[in-house]
Amino acid sequence: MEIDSVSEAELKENGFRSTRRTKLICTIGPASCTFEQLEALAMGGMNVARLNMCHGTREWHREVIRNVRKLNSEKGFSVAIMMDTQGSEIHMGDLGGASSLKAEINQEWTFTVRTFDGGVLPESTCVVNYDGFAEDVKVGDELVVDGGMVRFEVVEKFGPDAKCKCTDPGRLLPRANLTIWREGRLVRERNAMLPTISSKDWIDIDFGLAEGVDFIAISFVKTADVIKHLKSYITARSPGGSTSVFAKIESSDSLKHLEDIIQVADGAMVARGDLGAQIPLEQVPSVQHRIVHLCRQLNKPVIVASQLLESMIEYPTPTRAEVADISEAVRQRGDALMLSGESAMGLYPEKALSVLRTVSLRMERWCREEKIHQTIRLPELSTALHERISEQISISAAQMANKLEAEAIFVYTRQGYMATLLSRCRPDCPIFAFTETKSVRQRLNLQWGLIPFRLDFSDDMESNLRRTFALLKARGMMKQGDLIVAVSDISTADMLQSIQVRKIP
Ligand SMILES: Nc1ncnc2c1ncn2[C@@H]1O[C@H](COP(=O)(O)OP(=O)(O)O)[C@@H](O)[C@H]1O
Ligand SMILES: C=C(OP(=O)(O)O)C(=O)O
Ligand SMILES: [K+]
Ligand SMILES: [Mg+2]
Repeated sequence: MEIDSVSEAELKENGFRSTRRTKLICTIGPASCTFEQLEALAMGGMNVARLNMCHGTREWHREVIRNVRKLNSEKGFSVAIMMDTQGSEIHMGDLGGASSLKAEINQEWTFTVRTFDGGVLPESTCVVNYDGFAEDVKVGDELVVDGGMVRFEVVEKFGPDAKCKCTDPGRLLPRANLTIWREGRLVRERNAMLPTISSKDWIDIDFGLAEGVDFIAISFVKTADVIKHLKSYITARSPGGSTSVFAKIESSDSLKHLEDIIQVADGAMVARGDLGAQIPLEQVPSVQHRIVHLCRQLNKPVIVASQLLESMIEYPTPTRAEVADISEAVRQRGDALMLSGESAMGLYPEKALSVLRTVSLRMERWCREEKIHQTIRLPELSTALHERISEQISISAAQMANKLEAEAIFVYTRQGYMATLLSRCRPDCPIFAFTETKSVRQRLNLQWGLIPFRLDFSDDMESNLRRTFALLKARGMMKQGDLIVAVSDISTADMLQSIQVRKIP
């Protein structure tokens, strides 16, 4: 039986009830890419490592993937890997090698589609990645960098250049996202024509599939079609492969097709960074709530991402507002929280992760103690009998476990579907998900409340149960008399699926 040392230690130390249910994702960058740094993050509770293909070379990313795999095989972790595509929305180029540049109020800057020999840029110049820029932009337009971190007004067009005046000063970061606003509205005509998956993205996707990444997150999804297309591409490309596709909700277009997109994707990400640049900032919290809620109803895992601990890129303690923001995402019962710059290039990756962990734990406990969770309506997902039985068994198991105050729910599942259904019910106790393959175990590691184990099954449920009880007892993770609810979707000749209440012998 395989379980990671951190989950095992947490279970032994704090008892089942207080294990963390909310999962944690870290973006890996220069501040977190060595084996030792990755190990420290895994020890700190990282469930998923995210690779942002906007940055770094494929060789760099390959090395990180190798390190994570090594960590898993040598130290028993099940850290999953998520690859995040660049997408083709407008963004700035590298800043001629500078890690950031300061734009001062009223300073004149040039935004251009020119390329420069050797990548050396004249002073106060930004390259834009999109050839139509010089045609599309108009005098009087506002250029918003990184969702409002810096703003410029276009004062003059001159060939391939747009001369701009800085109206909101701030730091420009390499490859920062750029949006054009005209008379208070986002200019989206051209963006709507840009492909969601660019040529570079396809090559990155091939790379991700070859490396066997667990999740591919698609940036700036606009409609469900692109997700469908990618999913059939993955099936054709790696038959039997198990890479899941997450739709990043960050384009204003995606909000018109939210339900269709989430329905066809394997999960979603509330990508608040770019989303906040495409819709008014004050709408982001309600959109977040809507996406988290919808994902739960449709049984898709959901990630809340961006600026959760932005101040910790520079400082060792979070702001009170950041702690409140994390707590709200936990209270909404999203599956996972994600760090971006905090873990990729900040000064305090481990400290930031530790804040996510402690704030999540505290809020989860408070919610259980106060029983504040309103029961949300969970619509039936399937019309097929086998799946309908799974849904009903999961709902009943969660209810029974809550009423009986069981220590844990055990689920024996080959593909992981039954485990996701249990997670969807958000029961009070943790869910031990036993599964046969490493890939399913890693995939389940992103979902709320699941503690995934790898175990070789036999066809006889009774022997699976007895074996798990013995193994868990031997490792000091359970004791005689502990009450558990066990469910299984491993069919045998005379039983489709089962639910049992057991005491550890
Ligand atoms: N693989 C990488 N190599 C270098 N820097 C990276 C890498 N991944 C992330 N970063 C840095 O971390 C910052 C925050 O990451 P993220 O939010 O994922 O990207 P972005 O800011 O482009 O949306 C990036 O702006 C970049 O400076
Ligand atoms: C997660 C996001 O995407 P990226 O970091 O790739 O811009 C975001 O925009 O919030
Ligand atoms: K990205
Ligand atoms: Mg984004």
